[in-house]
Amino acid sequence: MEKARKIPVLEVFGPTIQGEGMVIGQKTMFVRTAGCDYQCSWCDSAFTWDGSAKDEIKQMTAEEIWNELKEIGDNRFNHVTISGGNPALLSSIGSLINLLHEKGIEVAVETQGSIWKNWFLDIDQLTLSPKPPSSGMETNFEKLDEIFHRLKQNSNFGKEVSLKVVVFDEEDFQYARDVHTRYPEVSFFLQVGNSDIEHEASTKDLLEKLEWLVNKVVESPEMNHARVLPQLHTLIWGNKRGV
Ligand SMILES: C[S@@+](CC[C@H](N)C(=O)[O-])C[C@H]1O[C@@H](n2cnc3c(N)ncnc32)[C@H](O)[C@@H]1O
Ligand SMILES: Nc1nc2[nH]cc(C(=O)O)c2c(=O)[nH]1
Ligand code: SF4
Ligand SMILES: [Mg+2]
Repeated sequence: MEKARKIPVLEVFGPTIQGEGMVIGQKTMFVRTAGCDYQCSWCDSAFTWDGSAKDEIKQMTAEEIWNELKEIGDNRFNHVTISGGNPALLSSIGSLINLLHEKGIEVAVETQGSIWKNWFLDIDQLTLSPKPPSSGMETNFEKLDEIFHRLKQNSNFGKEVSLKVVVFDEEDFQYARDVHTRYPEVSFFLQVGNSDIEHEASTKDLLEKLEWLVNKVVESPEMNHARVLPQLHTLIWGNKRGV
């Protein structure tokens, strides 16, 4: 039964570069799953959960996903990023991670830290991205504490884990500071928020926001170990899907 379990997939694309967070710049393929337990006001991938792309969802086995990755990426990749939506809704992702590792592929995951899955322990680069007030979502810190507790309990906490908080405004920055202070031992990234997800993202606007965020970090003694990044893919390709 385990083997044939299906994964709802919305996109398989790449090779491209990871545009965000702890392995920014890394050449990677993306597998984007459907469905999310959140509805962030500014979600740049709302098609994964708002029903607008429901006809594009394919129920795929791990083998089928691997075949598609090979078909489009051929021998030009050795890294796969699983994002969504929230991949942590899906137990069946475990089979995909195992298969990718068998093939010698490194695996990264993007999730918001609202749900634990045992397969988190197998991920080479796990990014947890709790959501600030501007998203309209509320962080369940007990859940997030539990996730870090479970990761730490297992010797593989040595695998790369990071926190990434998107910041749009002062209130979000305060939230980011609180998150970083709560988990001081976890690599911490601040990411510029893209508020123009409906139209074309303006590079000038994004760079101004990056400068604002850099200045906030520079001024803040609690942020001495934080790293600030833009979404590199948005600077290059704007809001285009599949890059
Ligand atoms: C689309 S989400 C999918 C994975 C998971 N649901 C999550 O939120 O972590 C991937 C990343 O994009 C970020 N993101 C989504 N919309 C954004 C926006 N408008 N500006 C900047 N980052 C955004 C999220 O915070 C998350 O770190
Ligand atoms: N190039 C590129 N980098 C990304 N990093 C995180 C992404 C995501 O949507 O999860 C993403 C994406 O969609 N494209
Ligand atoms: S948690 Fe991630 S995928 Fe879900 S709504 Fe928020 S940004 Fe979008
Ligand atoms: Mg994205």
